Parts: sequence; structure tokens; C-alpha cells
Amino acid sequence: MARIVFDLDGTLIDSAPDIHGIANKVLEQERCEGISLAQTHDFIGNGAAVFVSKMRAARGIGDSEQARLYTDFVARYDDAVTLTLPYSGVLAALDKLKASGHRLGICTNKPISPCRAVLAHLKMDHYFDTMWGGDSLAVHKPDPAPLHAAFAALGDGPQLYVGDSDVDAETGQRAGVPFLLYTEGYRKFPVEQMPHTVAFSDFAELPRLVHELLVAA
Ligand SMILES: O=C(O)COP(=O)(O)O
Ligand SMILES: [Mg+2]
Repeated sequence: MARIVFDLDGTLIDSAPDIHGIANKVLEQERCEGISLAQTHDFIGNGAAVFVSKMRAARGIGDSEQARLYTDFVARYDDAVTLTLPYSGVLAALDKLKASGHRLGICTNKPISPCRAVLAHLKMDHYFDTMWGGDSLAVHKPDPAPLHAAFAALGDGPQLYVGDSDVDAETGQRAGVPFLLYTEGYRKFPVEQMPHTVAFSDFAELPRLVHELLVAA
């Protein structure tokens, strides 16, 4: 049985509408115009601090405001759950993978508190034996340390990593772990430009892909 670690935003859940909502509340507080959902997709992937920094840059807010706006953003983050949904087929795929005996974990750049909050809200937390957020260690993805930590917490067995972004592709590569690229998340680059073992666009395909990779290994 394998250890399968998942990225969160843009992979298992479409959380951008909620992140968009809190970004625009922070900007409203600053009397600035909001950002678009497309910009939100673009700014997700490197964690909350980078998100806030890109959001500021889009509205010409200086670096001196980073700490204050980051604090405001993060204070709103645990409650940003109401518009978020798992992607189509995710729950059925996780059910099948669990039923096959695989152990599942999360390695996200989202801070661990809102990661736990949104998965609890969606009643998805029971699938995962371990969760690592962008602030769980001193370093975050694309540094491979949190991914290694997630796999270590899941014990022994082949390792597979599933994610949607260039950050995830780099993390998988640096960790030396097969990477399954979900193409319908917040991807910024063509699939061909992202190092991956296999790409998929529908979670209904995932249990079969996992099986094939494990047979081939
Ligand atoms: O919070 C982010 O920027 C991204 O989160 P992810 O690593 O789950 O895609
Ligand atoms: Mg992601």
C-alpha cells in the first residue's frame, strides 16, 4: 500500500472564491479596489505571505504595510470556508484510495490553521493521517522538507505526490517523488513545461493512475 500526499488549494479544493473574498475585505479596509478571481488564482501557490505581497503589489501598496495586511488577512482565513468546494470526483477518489488501503496526507503552503478549518468544514479531514501547512516548518514548498515530513509521518511504502502547480512540480522533483499533476487547478504554465510523472484532468482517473504507477514501480 502506498503513501499518497496531496496539495490542497487548486488540487483537492477550489478555495479561490473564499481567498478572493478575504483579499477584497482586506483591500476594502485599505480603501483600495478589489482584485479579480483570475488574479486570485494567479497569486495562490506560495503561501499566504506571498499572496498578500502580490495582492499589495497589484494595488500599489508598499512593502511597509506587509506585516499589518498579512495579520489582517490571516485573522480572516480560518472563516474563509463557505464558498469552497472539493473538485468534482475528489471525494469518490479519496474513498476508493482509502478503501484500497493507501495512507493519505496533506502538504500545502496554506497556513495549517485554515487548512484544518476548511477540511473540517467540508468533512474531509478524516481522510488524512497527517497534514503539513506552509507554516508547519521554517521552510515551505518548493523546499522538499514538508513533503518529506508528510511521507515520514505516513510510515513505509511507495510515495506519490499529487498537486496542481509549478511549486508542487518542483517540490516533487526536489523530493525525488513521482508527481501526479492535476491540470484543472490554478496552473500557470503549460503542462509540458512542468515536470510530472503523469497528468490528469478528472479525479475519476486517479485511483486507476495510482494503481498503474504502483504496478510499474
Ligand atoms: O496558500 C497557498 O498559496 C497555496 O496553497 P497550496 O500549496 O495548497 O496550493
Ligand atoms: Mg495548489
